[in-house]
Amino acid sequence: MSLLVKICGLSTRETLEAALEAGADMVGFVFFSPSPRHLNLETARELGRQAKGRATKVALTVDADDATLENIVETLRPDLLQLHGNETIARVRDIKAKFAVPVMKVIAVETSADLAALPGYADVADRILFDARAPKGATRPGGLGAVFDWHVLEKLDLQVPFMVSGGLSADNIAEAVRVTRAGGVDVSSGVESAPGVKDPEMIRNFIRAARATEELMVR
Ligand SMILES: O=C(O)c1ccccc1NCC(=O)[C@H](O)[C@H](O)COP(=O)(O)O
Repeated sequence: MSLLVKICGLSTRETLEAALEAGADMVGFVFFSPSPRHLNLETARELGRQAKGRATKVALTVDADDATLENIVETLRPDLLQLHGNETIARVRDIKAKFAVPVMKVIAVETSADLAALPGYADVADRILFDARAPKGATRPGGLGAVFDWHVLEKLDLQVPFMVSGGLSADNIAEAVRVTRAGGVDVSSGVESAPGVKDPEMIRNFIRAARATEELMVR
């Protein structure tokens, strides 16, 4: 069984190339101005052309309005919209209908109570991404390098594909996949030398560790 690998928060040609050459299945681009990984539309257009046809292009937004999503869809031409805010089930359905791009809804996890709305989101989203819930007062809802208790997902029976993220690195990816049985992994901080500064060697190591984990996966 293959394990999808997403490298998120890419913002330069060099590090995007490193992720593509290392075999990332998905490359994530952040459109959230408080983030050190935030992309302007012109850079997004450039990186989108570089990644076209080589990996799934993921546009990450947080409670974005239609005009913002329209601009992102026009310039990046994403293959997947990652909704990382408090988007309701109705808003997810609305975005899918308006933009005709598959949607991955992020569920912020701290305790099992955070899974209560999951069935409704699984009905409308194409994919689910589980991420660590950001602490109160955080400047952003993700990309914080924090893990959550993966055992919360241990008994999950989800009818849509799901990925796990939050504080992943080459060192803990095997355990995260063993416990959650996720079909994909997503990383940002764990492949950076500093917030927003992706490290090509760390990217390569993470993807190598993910491929090694694939070998251990028994479905
Ligand atoms: O990466 C960001 O700066 C970011 C900003 C606002 C919302 C979400 C953000 N990242 C979302 C991602 O998909 C990250 O890859 C995910 O949260 C895992 O991040 P990390 O724990 O740093 O690996």
